[in-house]
Amino acid sequence: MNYQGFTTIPDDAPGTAVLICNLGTPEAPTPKALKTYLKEFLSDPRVVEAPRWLWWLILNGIILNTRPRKSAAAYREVWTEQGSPLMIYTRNQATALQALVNKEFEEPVVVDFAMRYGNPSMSDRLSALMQQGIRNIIVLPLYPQYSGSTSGSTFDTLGQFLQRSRTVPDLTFIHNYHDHPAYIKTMSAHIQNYWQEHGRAEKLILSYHGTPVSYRDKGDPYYDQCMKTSQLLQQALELSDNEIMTTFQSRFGKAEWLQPYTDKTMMQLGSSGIKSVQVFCPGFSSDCLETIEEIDQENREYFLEAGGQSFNYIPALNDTPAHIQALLEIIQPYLLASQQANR
Ligand SMILES: C=CC1=C(C)c2cc3[nH]c(cc4nc(cc5[nH]c(cc1n2)c(C)c5CCC(=O)O)C(CCC(=O)O)=C4C)c(C)c3C=C
Ligand SMILES: [Fe+2]
Ligand SMILES: [Fe+2]
Repeated sequence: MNYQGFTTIPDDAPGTAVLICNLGTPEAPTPKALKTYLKEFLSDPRVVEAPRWLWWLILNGIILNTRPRKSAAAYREVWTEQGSPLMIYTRNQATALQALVNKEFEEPVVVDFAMRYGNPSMSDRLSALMQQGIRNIIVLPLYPQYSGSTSGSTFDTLGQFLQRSRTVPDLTFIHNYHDHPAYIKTMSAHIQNYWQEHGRAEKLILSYHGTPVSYRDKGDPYYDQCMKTSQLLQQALELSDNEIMTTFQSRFGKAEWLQPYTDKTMMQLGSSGIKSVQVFCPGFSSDCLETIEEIDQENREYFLEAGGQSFNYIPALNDTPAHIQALLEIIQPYLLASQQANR
């Protein structure tokens, strides 16, 4: 192994860095860029757990020849002049968190962001931090609920990077924050603000990205953490069981995924006399393809075509000051501990 050395540590180097991480997004909404992105994403054994040889044949023989075109068309629906929403919000979150940390902490702290797939890659950003002589890295995957397919995979990449490093830093990896009071309180206030401006619907649907049921059966805590988040949010919003529902979206492949499915639920609600729904996605720290296109476009259509009359998508927390404040509260104990250790 050729270990990387990071030897130049300036005297005034900040001792601590916070690296926020998200999934990643294609470079452009084109079939070519989607092929590159999906190849990296779907080759991750944490994401698709099928036997490698079989999955290699399916991925390279079928999926990468068909899905990039379809996905590129979907990404074109959400792409803006500044690029992919997921990239824009994650970058803004890092900038805003840096400003807040500068205000709240005396000692310098670097805040940066990285993507698990595509760019800016985790290995590029981690190299940059190590070059600056950072001794303590706090990694916050922006997935409130832990899944091996997301947070676990982020940890793998971190481990792979450090495996190649001659020196390794002090490290904090934030596993999840699904029940953190700051996260719950911020979502509750966000939804209440939305109600004040737009009124309420008959039902609030909390839609989370799905995962295969087999992952849950093998011990992935994701489903339980989603349900706990929903329960805490229901309590904070003082809603009865009739007024709120948890569903799972974004199925991929033929296996059974976590249920109830968001799309089927929208059709059922629309056809069973429910006139208005509002959908919020607590598991998405930023709006992205899966919320803007899949929820606000596709699922809106399912509900309205089935007989529903009013569909509202409540935006994700994104780069709102309240979200940034909540992220600060989540990392605060680790920042304080690392600053004490660096003294
Ligand atoms: C929020 C948590 C997420 C979990 C858990 C998750 C699991 C998971 N995802 C796939 C397959 C796909 N997901 C895709 C997009 C996508 N997924 C998440 C988040 C989670 N995924 C986000 C934020 C996004 C959007 C990224 C963006 O650029 O906006 C896609 C790509 C889009 C498409 O082609 O449909 C796929 C594919 C699996 C298989 C999985 C768990 C096993
Ligand atoms: Fe996904
Ligand atoms: Fe989707």
